[in-house]
Amino acid sequence: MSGAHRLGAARELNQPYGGTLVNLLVDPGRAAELKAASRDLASLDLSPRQLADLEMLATGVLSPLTSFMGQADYEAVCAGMRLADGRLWPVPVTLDVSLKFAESIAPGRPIALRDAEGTLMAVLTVAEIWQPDRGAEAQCLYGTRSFTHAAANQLLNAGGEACVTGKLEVVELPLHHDFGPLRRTPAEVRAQLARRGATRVVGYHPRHLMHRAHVEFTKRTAYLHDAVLLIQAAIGRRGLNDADHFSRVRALRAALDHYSAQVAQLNLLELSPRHSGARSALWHAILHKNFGCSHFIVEHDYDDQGEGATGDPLYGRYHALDSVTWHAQEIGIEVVPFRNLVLEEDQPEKLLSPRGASRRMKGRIRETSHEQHAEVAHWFSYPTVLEEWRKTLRHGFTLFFTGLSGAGKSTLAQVLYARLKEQEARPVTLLDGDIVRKNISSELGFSREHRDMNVLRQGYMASLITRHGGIAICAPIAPYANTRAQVRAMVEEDGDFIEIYVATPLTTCETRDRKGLYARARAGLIKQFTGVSDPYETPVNPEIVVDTSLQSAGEAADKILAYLTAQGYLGRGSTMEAETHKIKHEPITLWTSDAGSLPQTLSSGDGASSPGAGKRLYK
Ligand SMILES: Nc1ncnc2c1ncn2[C@@H]1O[C@H](COP(=O)(O)OS(=O)(=O)O)[C@@H](OP(=O)(O)O)[C@H]1O
Ligand SMILES: Nc1ncnc2c1ncn2[C@@H]1O[C@H](COP(=O)(O)OP(=O)(O)O)[C@@H](O)[C@H]1O
Repeated sequence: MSGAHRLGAARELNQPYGGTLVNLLVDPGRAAELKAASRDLASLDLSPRQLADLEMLATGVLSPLTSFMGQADYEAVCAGMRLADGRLWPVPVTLDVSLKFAESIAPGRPIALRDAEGTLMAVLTVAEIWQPDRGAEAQCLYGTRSFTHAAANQLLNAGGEACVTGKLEVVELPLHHDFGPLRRTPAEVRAQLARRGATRVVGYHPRHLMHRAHVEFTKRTAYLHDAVLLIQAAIGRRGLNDADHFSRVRALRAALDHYSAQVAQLNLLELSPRHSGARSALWHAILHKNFGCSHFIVEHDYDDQGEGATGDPLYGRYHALDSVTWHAQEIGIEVVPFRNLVLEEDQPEKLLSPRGASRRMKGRIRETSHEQHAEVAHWFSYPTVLEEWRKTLRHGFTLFFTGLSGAGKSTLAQVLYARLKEQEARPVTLLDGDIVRKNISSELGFSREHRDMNVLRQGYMASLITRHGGIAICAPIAPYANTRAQVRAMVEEDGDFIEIYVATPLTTCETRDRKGLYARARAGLIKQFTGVSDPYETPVNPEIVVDTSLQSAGEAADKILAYLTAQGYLGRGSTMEAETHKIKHEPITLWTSDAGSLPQTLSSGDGASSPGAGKRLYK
């Protein structure tokens, strides 16, 4: 395609970005020295995200970076997608710490970086302590500072206020007990590819799962470029709203069965997704070059997490493709645009558009009926892939009610609890506000600090329930927007967060005065009473708003259940029809090569149910 960089007939694997593959692991002698010295050092326990970044830095996946970024690189990357020395680099890689920790360290002093169990992973000799501008970063990366954008919210609320950088010496890599043989470093993958005599390698970074369209397209791409296919799945601190990586990897392994072993290999990357559209695509192109890839496939709507309130894509459909194409020569990789595939047959609406299809799939797989899975499997995916994926249906979420005292939060939470228990196999847990206060927040009062601690504790419990596939229902007043955003960020690490603003007006709550608290507050007998003598910050963008002065408890519960069903959290109600309609009328790029000239063996692994075998893919 025009503007794409062509590498020509390579005799060896593509060079790492910047020319040298970085390796930050020190030799055993130095490791022993650092371990001995670390006993007296200030210690930082790394979050899963930071640990993943450390691993990527250590093994050269992020070459040419040799440490977490300093302020100059950070600002240059945010503003112009370049390091301070001018090299293209699209996303920040920073080590954030609390202000308290930042104040306890000083330039020139080493600090110990440890995992959650306290094992020494690395020693960082501090060169610079600085403060990031997370608002500006969110604006540059996502084009929004809105809390409704989950990645922006994570950035704004889940990180420390300061950053630190310096010389990084890695003592050992994090231990992974899962999928060991599939987790290879760039050096190991390069050695494998070299042993196979591969010089042309197509990199593919599946956004989610791989269904027929993905397998067919990548297979054909490898064939047309006479290349090996390297499928690299990012499984670091996992994607927002993603299922657990175990199911995803099992489903990817099932898809791999549809290639011959000579054509494709799967590798797992402990990479934390950034969800920043074109920047992510550029970043992944660079990372794949570090693994030796000569080509990189760019899908539509690349790593676009969408706009929180509507779910619509944030960036242009071809933004990522244009951006990677524009920079391909500078990176030193050839771009392969993902093309949509169309299934010939008597049902032309059955387009295999990867995004449309996977969105449709999302709606589908949350449905409970077995037959519907079977119907989808026939034309869209492979039974084995769907079977693995189906095991993840137990997706957890948190319903978080917020509103004034007497607004109806507890009443609605109880109705929802009962209605969900009637229809759900998943465990449903009601974290009743009073019980939480009595059992885990009994020492707390109603100052801002204490309310925040109380709400965050409740949020933490909800995040654990959500992580394990359960449904948590919380109903605190939670008067502060920032604290609610922190709880959202915590829960969205593991599942979905649905904020329900119970917007019953103060006058109604006060008239109800179920516990006589308003009267006492008005009489000055209770200090800092929410709505009377203490603030309540109205939610700006909750998923649902109900007002129990206008709706009965049953009506409000119906509205919430309707939302959960329409969004695919419960039972039926996927937007299948709407999606089909949308796909039909979207301008699409069809597969334009002559499918007839492709060898039949490309689809040989698919058996009779393959579109290639039974239904011919056409242009
Ligand atoms: N000062 C003051 N302000 C607000 N509420 C007060 C206060 N003192 C006691 N109560 C009672 O405590 C309940 C609110 O507790 P929460 O844990 O939900 O509050 S918070 O989220 O920590 O702000 C709240 O219960 P609900 O009426 O169920 O909301 C009140 O009954
Ligand atoms: N439509 C309604 N929805 C919920 N509660 C209602 C409604 N109409 C009246 N109420 C009454 O309002 C009170 C709300 O109290 P509660 O649910 O404990 O609120 P909160 O937990 O927000 O303090 C209850 O006494 C409830 O019976």
